[in-house]
Amino acid sequence: MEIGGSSESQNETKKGKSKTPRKPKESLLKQKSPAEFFAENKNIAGFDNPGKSLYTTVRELVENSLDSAEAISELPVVEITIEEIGKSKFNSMIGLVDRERVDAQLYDDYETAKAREKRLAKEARAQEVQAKNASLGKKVKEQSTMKGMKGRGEASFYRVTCKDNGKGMPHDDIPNMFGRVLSGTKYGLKQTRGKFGLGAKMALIWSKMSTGLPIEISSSMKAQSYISFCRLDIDIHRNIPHIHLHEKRNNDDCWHGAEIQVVIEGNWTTYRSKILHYMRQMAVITPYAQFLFRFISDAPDKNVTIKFARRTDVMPPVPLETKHHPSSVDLLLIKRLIAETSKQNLLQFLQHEFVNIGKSLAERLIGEMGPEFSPKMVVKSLTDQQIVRINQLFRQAKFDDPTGDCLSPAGEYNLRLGIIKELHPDMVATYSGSAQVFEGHPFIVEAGVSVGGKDVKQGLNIFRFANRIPLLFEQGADVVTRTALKRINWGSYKINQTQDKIGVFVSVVSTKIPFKGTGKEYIGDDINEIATAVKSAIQQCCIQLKSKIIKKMLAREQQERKRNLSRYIPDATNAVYDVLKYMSQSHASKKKRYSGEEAEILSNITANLITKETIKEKLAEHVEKVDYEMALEYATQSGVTEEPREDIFIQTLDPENKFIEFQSPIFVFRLVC
Ligand SMILES: Nc1ncnc2c1ncn2[C@@H]1O[C@H](COP(=O)(O)OP(=O)(O)OP(=O)(O)O)[C@@H](O)[C@H]1O
Repeated sequence: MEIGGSSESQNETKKGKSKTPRKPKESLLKQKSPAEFFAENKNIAGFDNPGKSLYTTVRELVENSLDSAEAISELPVVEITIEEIGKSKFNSMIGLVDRERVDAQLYDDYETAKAREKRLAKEARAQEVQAKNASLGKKVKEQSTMKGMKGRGEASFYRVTCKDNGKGMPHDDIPNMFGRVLSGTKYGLKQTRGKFGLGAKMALIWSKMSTGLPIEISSSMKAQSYISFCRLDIDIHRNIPHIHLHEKRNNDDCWHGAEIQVVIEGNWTTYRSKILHYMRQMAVITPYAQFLFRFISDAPDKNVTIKFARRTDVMPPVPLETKHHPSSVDLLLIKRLIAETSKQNLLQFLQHEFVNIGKSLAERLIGEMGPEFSPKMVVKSLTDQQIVRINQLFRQAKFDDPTGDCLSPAGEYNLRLGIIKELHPDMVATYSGSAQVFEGHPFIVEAGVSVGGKDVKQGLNIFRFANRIPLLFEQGADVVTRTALKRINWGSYKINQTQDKIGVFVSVVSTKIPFKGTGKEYIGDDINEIATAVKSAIQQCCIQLKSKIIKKMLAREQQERKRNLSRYIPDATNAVYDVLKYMSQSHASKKKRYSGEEAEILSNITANLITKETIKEKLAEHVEKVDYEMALEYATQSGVTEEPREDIFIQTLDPENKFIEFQSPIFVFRLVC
C-alpha cells in the first residue's frame, strides 16, 4: 500500500517533464503500527466524532467490566461516571494558562457587524413564524441560533470513570493490556463481549488525540494484598505502552476489580440519549448486574444519576472456552495449532485440538489423507503440502455440528424480565432457539415480541443484542431489522404492523459474532443461517402471541355483545310491560280471557306484583346467562380448563430496600418487611 511520500518525490512528480537527469527514486514503502492505523481510522472502531467517541468509550469500559465480573461468576456491580470538565478546569489540569481573545477576527466564530445584523433579522423572522405556528396549534421545531457556524467550535471535555468488582488484572500485564493495540485476553474461542483487544486502547488513543492526557488504571485481583496503579499513554508509532507510573498500593479493604479513568473530548448534548439508551438496554439484557450511572456537570440541573437495580440473582452460566470446529479453520490456523500443540502425533493432534473428531473419525481421516500420512507421524514434521491436504479434507469432509454447550444465552427468563421492565407491555412472548452453526461457530438466537406498553411508539420498536451487548447504531442494515420489517407477515398473527406498539427483542450469542467492522454495531443481513434463525425465533413468539390475541379479541367481542344487548333492556322492558299491561286489562275486563300460566302473569301485572323493575331484572339476568353460556361454550371449544393465568416475577430482597416485589405485566405487588 502506498502511504504518502517524501516532499522531494512529490516535487519530482509535479515538475514531471524536467530534463535534468533523475535521481534514483527513493522508496515510498513505509510501515504503520496498528496503533497508528487505528488512530488514523478511528471511525472503524466507533470513534467517528467527539460525541460518538464518548459513547464508545463508555461502551468499551462497561463491557470490559461485565466480562471481567462474569469471568469469576461475580454478580456485576458497575459504576460509570462522566464528569464534565470546563475549559478553564481542563487548562489548569494540563497546566495551561487561560487566555482572553485579543485578535477577535482571527477566530472562526467571528461575526462581522453586517453578518450579525443579518442573522438577528433571520432569527426574528423565524421566531415570528414559530409563534404563528404555535398559536395555530402546529408543531414547532427547536430553532438552532448558531446554525451554519463554521469550524469545529469549542471542545468539551469529560472524565470517564468505570469501576467494577471483576477479576482485576495481573500487575505486570496492565501496561500491555491498555497500551498496546491488539492485545487482550479474549482471543480464545469463547463467547465474550470483547474480542479484538482494541476497545480500551482506542479510548486511550482518543484521549491522546483530543486531550493529550494519559489513562489511569487501578486494579486488584481476588485476595491480592495490593492495588496495582498504573498511569500510562501509548507510543502510537511503536505501538507500545509509555508508562508514567506503575506501582503497588495498599489494599486495606480487600477490594477486587478495576477502575479505569480517562479524560477525552466528547459531546454529551448530542449523545446523551444514546448513552442513556445503551445503559438502559444493557440493564435489560443483564438484569443480574447492578449499574450506577452518573453524569456530573458544573450546572447541577444537568446532573443525571440513574441506578439500574439488580432484578435477579440468576446469572447465565459462564461461557466456556471451546476448541475449533474442523470446518471453521484455515491453513494459517492449522499451522498455528500445530506450532502450539503439546500433542506429539497426528492422531492425538486431530483428536485433541478440534471438536467433533473422535478417535475412530481421526483414524478414518488420516486414512483418507493418503499413504504418506500415518496416525503415529510427528505432527510438527508435517510439510506445507501435507497441511494443505489436511485443510482440503477438513473443507470437504462431513463433521457433526458443534453443540451450543459452550455458549451462554441470556435465557428466556432474563429476556422476559427485561422486556417487562423496559416496556411494561400488555402481552409478551419469548423464545429460545436451539444452537445452530455458521462457518463452524455455534450460535443461539433468542427472541421476544411484545405488544402494547408505555413509552413505546406505534409500529416496530427493535432492540438488538449480540453477545449480550446492545446494538444501537446501523439499525437499518441489521439482520434483525430487515427480518422484522420484510420477512414477518405480522398481519397473519393478528398484529397490526403500523398501528400496534410492537417490541421486537432479538439476542444472538456465538463464539464469533460476524459483526460488520470492529465497532460491533450491527450484524449484516447476508448470512443465511443467522437470518433464518432470527426469522424463526420471531415467528415462534408471534405464534404464541396470536393465540393470546385471539382470546383477547373474543373476550372483547363478547363484552361488546353483552353491552349491545344490555343497551336494549330499557326499551325492551317498556315494550314488554306495555303489552302485558294491555293484555292484563283485556283479561280483567273479560274482553279476552287467558288461562293457566299466562292468566297468572296477567293477574300479577294487575296486582302490581310484576312491575317494570321485575322485567328489567329478568332481562338483565338473561343477558348474563347467555353471556356465561357462550363463554362456557367457547372455553370448551378452545380447551381452556383453568382460570386465566398471569406470569409473575419475584425480585430478590435488596439489602438496602427492605422489600420484595412481585412483578406482573399488569401490576406490581410490594411486600414491605
Ligand atoms: N475492567 C477490566 N477488568 C479486567 N480486565 C480488563 C478490564 N478492562 C480491560 N481488561 C483487560 O484488558 C484487555 C484489553 O481490553 P480491550 O478493551 O482493549 O480489548 P478486549 O476487551 O479484549 O476486546 P475488544 O476490543 O473487542 O473490546 C482485555 O482483554 C482484558 O483482559
